[in-house]
Amino acid sequence: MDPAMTLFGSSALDAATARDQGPAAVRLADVSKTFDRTGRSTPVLVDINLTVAPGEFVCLLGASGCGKSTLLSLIAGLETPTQGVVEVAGQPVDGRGGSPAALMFQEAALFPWLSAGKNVELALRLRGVPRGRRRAEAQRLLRLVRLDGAYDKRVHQLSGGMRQRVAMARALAQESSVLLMDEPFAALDAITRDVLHEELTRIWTETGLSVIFVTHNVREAVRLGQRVVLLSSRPGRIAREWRVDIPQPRRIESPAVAELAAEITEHLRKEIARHGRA
Ligand SMILES: Nc1ncnc2c1ncn2[C@@H]1O[C@H](COP(=O)(O)OP(=O)(O)OP(=O)(O)O)[C@@H](O)[C@H]1O
Repeated sequence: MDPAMTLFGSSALDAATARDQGPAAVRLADVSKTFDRTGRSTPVLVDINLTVAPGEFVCLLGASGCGKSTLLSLIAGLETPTQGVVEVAGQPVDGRGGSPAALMFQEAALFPWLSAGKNVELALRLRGVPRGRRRAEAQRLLRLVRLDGAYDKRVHQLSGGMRQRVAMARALAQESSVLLMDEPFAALDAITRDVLHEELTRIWTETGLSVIFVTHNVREAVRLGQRVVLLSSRPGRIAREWRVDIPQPRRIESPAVAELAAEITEHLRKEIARHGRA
């Protein structure tokens, strides 16, 4: 069976096919990035060609320091490529913060003096949503991440998992078609992470967002992604990629996830061994 069919149902699949006819959600063409540090040029990414379709969920894996976060920064417009072109939704990203992609990190990075709701409202304000509509919209987004009733809660009253939910609501408030996630669940305990995997899969299915998700956890990549892309050790190049044809909902402990994760881990180990560091 076509796994996309199991996940979306046929009408959503038609919509996804229609979306596929538009520009790619993200396109990197012949992208390289070199940092100049203390007079020395260090190539971090080399010849990256990556296209993410609208609504696609791609996980990025690779050894520590291979350039995964740099790749997200290029797509987010926080860094400029040394060579090549980065496009989001068909528009070139110029490295001056001008990217329509939303970004989420391991740290929720919420403003502690604001309530959960006001943290989300801040993103709505930056998007230009009129004051009178912000509260209702923030409440809708908090409901979407299953934080109904948390609008007035202060950051210190929220658990780590709840903070990441607020961060997700805040990212969704940008109404971007692309969500970039840099190890967003790495600091959470296994049970909370498991719950957030389910939530993210549900939100992704409901919203049709394209997601690029960076992780060190191979099982997490296979649990979430439709495609897993492995970067080589520095300088990062695309070493290999896998389509994940396991129907959603997936369980991180399922034999199918474990089997593919074991195969990918084998390749990741070789990449890490090439540079002798974890
Ligand atoms: N602004 C910068 N200036 C100079 N060097 C940088 C800069 N940003 C990243 N680097 C270097 O680029 C390399 C890749 O960093 P990056 O954070 O992208 O790797 P990563 O794969 O995300 O690592 P990790 O998995 O450990 O988070 C590192 O050696 C890092 O020190």
